Amino acid sequence: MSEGEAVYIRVQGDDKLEPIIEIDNVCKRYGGIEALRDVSLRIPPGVTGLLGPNGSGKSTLIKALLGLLHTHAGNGRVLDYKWPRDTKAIRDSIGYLPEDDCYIAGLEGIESVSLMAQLSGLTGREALRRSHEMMDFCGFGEERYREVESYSTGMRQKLKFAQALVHDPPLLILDEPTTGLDPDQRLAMLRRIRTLATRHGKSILLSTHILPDVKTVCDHVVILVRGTVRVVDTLENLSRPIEPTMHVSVIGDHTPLAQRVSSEGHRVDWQPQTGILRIGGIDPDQTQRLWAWAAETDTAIRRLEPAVNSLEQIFIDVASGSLTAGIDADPSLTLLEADRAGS
Ligand SMILES: Nc1ncnc2c1ncn2[C@@H]1O[C@H](COP(=O)(O)OP(=O)(O)OP(=O)(O)O)[C@@H](O)[C@H]1O
Repeated sequence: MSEGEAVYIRVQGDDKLEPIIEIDNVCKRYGGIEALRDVSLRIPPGVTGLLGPNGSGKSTLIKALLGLLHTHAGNGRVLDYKWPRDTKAIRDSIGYLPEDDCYIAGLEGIESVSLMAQLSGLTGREALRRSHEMMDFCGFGEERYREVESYSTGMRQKLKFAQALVHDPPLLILDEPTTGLDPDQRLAMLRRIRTLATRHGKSILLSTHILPDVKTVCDHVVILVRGTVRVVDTLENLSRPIEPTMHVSVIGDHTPLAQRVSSEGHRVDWQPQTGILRIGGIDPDQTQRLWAWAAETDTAIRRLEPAVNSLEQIFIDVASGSLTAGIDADPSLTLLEADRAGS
C-alpha cells in the first residue's frame, strides 16, 4: 500500500456484536499479483455488502473463506469454526451463490436443487421436500420440471439461489446475485435476501457492483481496494455526515439567508448545480432557527432536509484514494493504514 492510502474502520456501534467472520492478516498472491494484502476483517451478523472496483479481491476473498483456494498467510474464524483449518465444516455451513453458471446439463431444475441438497447430506425424500420449498420461495412454477439448459439468465440466477439455500445454512455468500435480472426480478431477489435476514436470521455476505442493491438490503458495508480493506462500517454511519448538515433550497435569491446563517458562525456552501445551500452545524431538530432566519431575511424556503453522504460518492472517493471531507475528518474513524504507512 502506498503512502497516503488509508483504511477507515469505524470502531463503534456494531463492533459489540459477535462477528460471524473474523479473519486476520490474510494474504493471497497469484504469481506476482497480490490479490489480498494483509486483510483483517470482522463482519457482524446481518447483511453485509462487499464492494470494490474490478480486480480488488472480492472473489478471491470469497473463495478463500470457502477454502476453495490456498492462502499464503492468515487465520481466523467463520461462524463457530476455525478458518482455514475447518474448511469442510465451514463449507457445510455456508450457502454459496457463485457468479458463474454451474449446472449439470440434462437435469431438471428440481433435480438440480435436490442433488445439491443430497450432496449436503439430506436424505432423498427430505432433499426433494426442501427443494420444492426453496423453489417456491424463489418464485419457480411449473418450469422447475424443465431442463436447466433451457432456463433464461434470470431463472438460472434463481436456481443458483435455491441451490445455495436448500441445506438451510446460517450464512449465505452471494456473488452478484442480481446480475442479469430484469427490474421486477431484481426487486424480488432483493426482497428474498432481506426476508432471509430479517425473518429467518440468516447472515449474508453480498458481493456486488450494484450500489442501489447495497442501499436496499445491506446493514454493513466493506470496501476492498487493490486487495486491502478500506472501509468497514454500517450503511447508516456512512450515510451520516460527520457534522450535522441541512440542505436548503429557496425560492428566489439565497444570498440574504446565506449571509444571515453565516453571521451565526455556521459553515454555508452554495451549490449552484443543484440550487442547494449546505448549512453545517444544524441538527434536524434545530430547524426552527433556520425558519426564523428565513423569516427575518424574507426568504421563502422551498425544501429543507438533512444531508446524507451518498454511497456512490463514498465508493468513488475510497476507490480513487481521495475521501470525502466528511469521512476524512470523522474522529470516530481509525486511520490504520495511514498510521502504518507513516510509521
Ligand atoms: N486465477 C488467477 N490467476 C491470476 N490472477 C488472478 C486469478 N484470479 C484473480 N486474479 C487477480 O487477482 C486480483 C483480484 O481478483 P478478483 O477476481 O478477486 O477481484 P474482484 O474484486 O472479484 O474483481 P471483479 O469485480 O472484476 O469480479 C486481480 O488482479 C485478478 O486479475
